Amino acid sequence: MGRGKGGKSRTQRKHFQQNRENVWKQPRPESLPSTTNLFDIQNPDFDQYYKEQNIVSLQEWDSFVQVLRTPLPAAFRINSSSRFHADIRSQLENDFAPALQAIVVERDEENAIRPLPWYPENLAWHSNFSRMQLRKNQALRRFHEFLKVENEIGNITRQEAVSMVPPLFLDVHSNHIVLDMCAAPGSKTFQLLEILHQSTTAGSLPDGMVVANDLDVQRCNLLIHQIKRTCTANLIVTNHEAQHFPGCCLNRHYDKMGPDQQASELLFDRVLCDVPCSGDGTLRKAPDLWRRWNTGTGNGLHNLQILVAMQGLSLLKVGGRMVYSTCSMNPIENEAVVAEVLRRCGGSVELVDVSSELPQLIRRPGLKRWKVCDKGKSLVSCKEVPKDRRSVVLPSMFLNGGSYRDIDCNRICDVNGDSEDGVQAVYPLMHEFTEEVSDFPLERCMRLLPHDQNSGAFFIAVLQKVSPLPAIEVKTRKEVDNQHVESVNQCNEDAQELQNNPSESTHEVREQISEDDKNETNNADFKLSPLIGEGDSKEAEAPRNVENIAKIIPSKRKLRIQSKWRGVDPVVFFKDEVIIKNIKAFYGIHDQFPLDGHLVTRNSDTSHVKRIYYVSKAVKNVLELNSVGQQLKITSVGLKIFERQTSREGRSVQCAFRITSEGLPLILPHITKQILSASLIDFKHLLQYRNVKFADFIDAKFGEMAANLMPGCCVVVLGEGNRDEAEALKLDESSIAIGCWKGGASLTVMVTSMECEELLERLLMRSDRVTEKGSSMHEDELSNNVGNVEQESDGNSKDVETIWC
Ligand SMILES: C[S@@+](CC[C@H](N)C(=O)[O-])C[C@H]1O[C@@H](n2cnc3c(N)ncnc32)[C@H](O)[C@@H]1O
Repeated sequence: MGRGKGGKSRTQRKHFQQNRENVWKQPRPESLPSTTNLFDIQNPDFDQYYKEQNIVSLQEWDSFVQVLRTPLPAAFRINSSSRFHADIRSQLENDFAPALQAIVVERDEENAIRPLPWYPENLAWHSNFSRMQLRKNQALRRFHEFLKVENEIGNITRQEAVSMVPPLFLDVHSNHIVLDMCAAPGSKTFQLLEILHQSTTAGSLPDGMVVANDLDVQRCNLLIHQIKRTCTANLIVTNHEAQHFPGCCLNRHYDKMGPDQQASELLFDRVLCDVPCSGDGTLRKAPDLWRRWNTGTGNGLHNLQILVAMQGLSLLKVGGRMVYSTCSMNPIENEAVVAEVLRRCGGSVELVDVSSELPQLIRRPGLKRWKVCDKGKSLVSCKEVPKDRRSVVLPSMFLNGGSYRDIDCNRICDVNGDSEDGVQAVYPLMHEFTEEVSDFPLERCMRLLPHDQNSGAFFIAVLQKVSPLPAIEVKTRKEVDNQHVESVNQCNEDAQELQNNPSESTHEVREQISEDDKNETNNADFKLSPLIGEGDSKEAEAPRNVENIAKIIPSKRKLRIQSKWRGVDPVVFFKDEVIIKNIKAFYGIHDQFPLDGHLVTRNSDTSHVKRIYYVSKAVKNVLELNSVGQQLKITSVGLKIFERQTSREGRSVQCAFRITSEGLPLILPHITKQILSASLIDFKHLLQYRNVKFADFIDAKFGEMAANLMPGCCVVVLGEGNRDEAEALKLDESSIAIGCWKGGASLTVMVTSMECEELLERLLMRSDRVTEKGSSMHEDELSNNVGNVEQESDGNSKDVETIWC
């Protein structure tokens, strides 16, 4: 499964796909009859291991396991970027909550659905029903249908409650450059983008951006699909091994830079390090894990997790925050990783005490002591690890870290890790193995357990970089990487052995580590991070100018990069002035909406461009600087804003590019032509019939004005009717608009029927709400009040969004 398998992800990590967020892909366990209840499967290794780890007290054990053996209740998030987020929240609070409560009262259960108390603005909800119950229970059908449709449309996202927590501790601001290192399928990236966009007004973009990375191309595609719903121009999706995420360049004032000016290394304000893990925190969602669980999985991932976290910290700005998280309960993947990272960073990184943040979230402190287990044996210190297991059971797993070299050579090191012979040790030498608890304030880590708030399990640690990371000798780094390779090899051998003895399976570990890991770990070329950097690898390297960046990459490496990325479409700035001028003129786009330099395509033959993407200023800067060396392997970038449209009208259409659904919220306030305002009744008419002849509009003047538009793409805004001058349309965040096509005799709506139905229903609900408020308004009057109703509902006009279906 090495490199060169035709554009496929280099490491197909089957077990990740079975864990975590994508349990929808759960395969049926082969060896079990279909009638077996997966929740009943016993795994004595699991019980023994976690009892020894004391993750809960022995008195609590039964209730812990009992909850772990019940299906996970459904949870979901209202997307705050959704046009209707306030309506949906109100529907949940005032309609579904009381209706469902009536059902559960009969069954003597509590809290049918409720907002998660720790999630801001009642935007995340817990339902006491598992997915199975929702699917099978007639009484719950309407709620289930609601969840399905809103999820499909993008107004809500189903997400495990505990998985929503890490982004909330990242403290993201709208101007932050954020790296999501292991991002697919993108639930947390979605949250990060929502936070970034939170305070932007219609037609504007935040200064910050998110780089969402994942090793698995197919999972990257899932992420891209999911994120499309946020309509963001502030995202780059990349496809790298997170532990080798390349150094990039950035200058926030790139616009004003001359050719000789310096570009600085791209460091991130925030890093989310939601690493691949054994995933036993998802047992309630993926009960098949009961059968597959073994200690080898966590042990096999430990080193990769450290490498990813170290790379994240090296790419983090001084003063920046990184959140390390897993959905595993295993201390080897959690506290042991955090302890090792703190050890390697030698005081330049601190564990943040976040006990006062999200006070309503029930959490437990991180463990201060744990045990290492290998092949059913508990090991107290790395002294006890037999030589042939040393590549699998690493010193960093133990409370006090250390290195086998120290045991073997018995060299004396000072506190800085310098040995007598002047060679720096891999890590500071182990203390005596008598200490019983870790020296680090690991109690600041957070453990979320299933029986505390009826959820899955999660682990979260918040880290802050307080100074540049210490330089580590490159030889030592190679050694660290080699250790990873050895561990991989040993895991492969273990897997082989386990084919004969399946009771202690570590096969997932084997799948998880790629051939590439083996090949690449010895390459210390062109890495800016101290973990795998060159020479003395000072973290704050000298700034580079654009030309130097290209020179830095050795040509061999460049070739490798290019061939490695074969099959990935290039990112090309779209600069065809004729087309850009044509688009601008056709839609009357204001000059203050910058197009120059903000448009990109994925087609190097720019004469055959089909889709044009809009990128925010921050994304543009990163692209401009990084395209030089092609450091970033970009899977997706920007917001699809224009798409070539062929039509029956053929050449009579003056602009071949239509505005896309995703692109309209951004461009709507900036267009002055091909835009009409319809009364509520005609707007509904359009949604209902999807194709309406000019003569059939209720408002004859509107029909006339539609007939007078240029053939091609146009926009219909819900308003007072009879208005076509953009100034008179008074577009703002409350505007509701749909994309249409003006043909020879009719207007056709250019959105799916599902979206039309949903929008119709939402408009109906708003009308009902106005009527309920005692107003006996006429429908025409209602159209003027659509925006006002929402503002009344929460008194906050920023919550009201432009609507584009
Ligand atoms: C726990 S999941 C991430 C979930 C994601 N943060 C979310 O909230 O939707 C871990 C992800 O790491 C990816 N992965 C595994 N090894 C990786 C590596 N070496 N570098 C980057 N991503 C990796 C997997 O493909 C998987 O999508």
